[in-house]
Amino acid sequence: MDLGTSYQYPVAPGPEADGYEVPQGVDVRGRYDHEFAKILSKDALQFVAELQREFKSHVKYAMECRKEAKAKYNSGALPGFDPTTKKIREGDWCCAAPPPAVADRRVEITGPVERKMIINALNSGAKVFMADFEDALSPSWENLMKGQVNLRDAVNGTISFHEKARNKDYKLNDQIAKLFVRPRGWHLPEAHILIDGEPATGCLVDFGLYFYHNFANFREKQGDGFGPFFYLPKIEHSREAKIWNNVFEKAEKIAGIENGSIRATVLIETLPAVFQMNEILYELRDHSAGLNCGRWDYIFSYIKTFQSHPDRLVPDRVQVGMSQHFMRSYSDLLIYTCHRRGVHAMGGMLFLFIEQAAQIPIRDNPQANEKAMELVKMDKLREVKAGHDGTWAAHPGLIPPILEAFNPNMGNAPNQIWSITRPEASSISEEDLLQLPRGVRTMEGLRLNTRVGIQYLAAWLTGSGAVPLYNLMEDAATAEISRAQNWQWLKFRAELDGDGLGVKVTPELFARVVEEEMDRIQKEVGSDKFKSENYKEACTIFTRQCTATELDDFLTLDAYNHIVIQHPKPGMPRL
Ligand SMILES: CC(=O)SCCNC(=O)CCNC(=O)[C@H](O)C(C)(C)COP(=O)(O)OP(=O)(O)OC[C@H]1O[C@@H](n2cnc3c(N)ncnc32)[C@H](O)[C@@H]1OP(=O)(O)O
Ligand SMILES: O=CC(=O)O
Ligand SMILES: [Mg+2]
Repeated sequence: MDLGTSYQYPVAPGPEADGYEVPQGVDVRGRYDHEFAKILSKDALQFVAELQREFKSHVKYAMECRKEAKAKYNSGALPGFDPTTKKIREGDWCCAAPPPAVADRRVEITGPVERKMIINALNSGAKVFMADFEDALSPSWENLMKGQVNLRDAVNGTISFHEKARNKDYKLNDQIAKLFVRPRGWHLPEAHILIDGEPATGCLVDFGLYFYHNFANFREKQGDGFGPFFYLPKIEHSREAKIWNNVFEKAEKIAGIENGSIRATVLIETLPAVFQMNEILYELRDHSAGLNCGRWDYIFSYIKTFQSHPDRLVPDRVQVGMSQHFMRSYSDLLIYTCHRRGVHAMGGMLFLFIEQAAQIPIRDNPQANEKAMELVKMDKLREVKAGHDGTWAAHPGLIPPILEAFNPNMGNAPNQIWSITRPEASSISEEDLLQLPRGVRTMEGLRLNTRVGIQYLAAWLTGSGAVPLYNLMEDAATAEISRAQNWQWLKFRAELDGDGLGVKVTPELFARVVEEEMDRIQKEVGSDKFKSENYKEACTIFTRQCTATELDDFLTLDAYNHIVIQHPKPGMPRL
């Protein structure tokens, strides 16, 4: 996987700024800011460099293994349970008990590491706030570094914010949610920090800086002696969980805290990982905080894994809901597996019975809002009755309907780990987990993928990693579904069978759709915004990705090259 070493990043114009004080072998190319410099202290960078040096080759190997698996799937193989780890799946073992501070996780709010959002999320009444460097964040230098500053202040309890436009002050309540942090996936480089001449691994930067500055405060103020807590995204195999376990052990050792202090919930959001849930928990057994259904990336991963299988074309995005057999099997098996191993089985972002939607409240239409909230409640009732111990909300307005579903069904217990075991789910098979979702493909599906994909990417290039579009929440995972689906339909000239006209998705049809949807976007957002923001650049990137001969592994890998701006070191020649 290209870690960004071959790409010539743009260099910022203007005078050279002050430099960061760096340890040997480390070079910081991001803009200098005195607030960032407190995060990028020499010692913190040394800690990140130690992680990078120890784990770099393991990460490279894991990425090579992903390539090998992809080649196998592309030549017709199907993912499945690994016969060599049967003993782990069948063995009688448990993970360490959940830390008391996060025994109750019935509702978790998620959001990017923006200052106001962090305060609102921590005050929201949710049990947990997952602060996101992944799907919901555009990983620009500014966003990442401000995110670290914000998290440090949040853990300190000193975070505040003044919104000038509304002359409104924000500060923390007495009661706040417990903080989990989601670093980027293994695939993303951090091109502003070079270690021994190579871009650092993005997630080791996110984890390393956050851990270094916050572990002590977190354990005292949030974790009752445990922590910090993490969410781990986009894992494809237990070997990747093993790297995280080793990273945690090393961090704990350097910090001088007990083994097992750090806890992490792994998102099961790739198709290969659903066959590795026991193995992943086993690798992390002293550090586990359970598993979560990352449903959006999971759908993306289904399309990606079967990118070369013409018999596995997925229907319109809106039809791939929880009523699909493969989705229900995945969530049921996750509950069974987690509870058997004594850890939380977390539900996912809102996901409706009839159609899929990362629903957010609809402000200007009370009737539509009421209907959406009813659907949210139905979806959450399904989750709690199935045995999930908690679920995700993308917006504070969704917390009340979620609690209405979860509270009466959880009794007085903080979770359902020991009360709902789902033994019948043990028979869920490879066929159940791989079953093709039912439904049809339509021109509207192709149009929506295109319209949403371009608008999301434009927002991402402008610095927003999560946006409301057509009353739904869109983030990197939902955008991935749109572009991977367009790519697959184009590759196999898929028939839009739902329209009954025999129309096939050809490059000519797609080019026309792109043009018409760009016109529509311009009308919807207005000419000024359309011209001043990144719609044209987004359209170029999105179109290239949908029509490329080979499917790009991640939408954000290529797009990342467009948001990197390196600053030269003082006294050094510009690259
Ligand atoms: C597939 C996955 O990975 S899901 C997880 C990753 N995705 C996410 O986390 C998305 C999180 N959600 C969001 O980012 C936002 O809700 C958006 C972008 C979708 C919509 O945000 P907005 O347009 O600001 O929504 P809206 O205007 O309704 O917000 C109303 C208030 O709620 C706050 N709010 C909205 N969403 C959140 C959130 N997730 N966390 C905390 N506060 C929030 C806003 O800050 C605003 O506060 P204010 O009244 O003090 O100004
Ligand atoms: O990260 C969550 C997902 O659904 O993707
Ligand atoms: Mg995801």
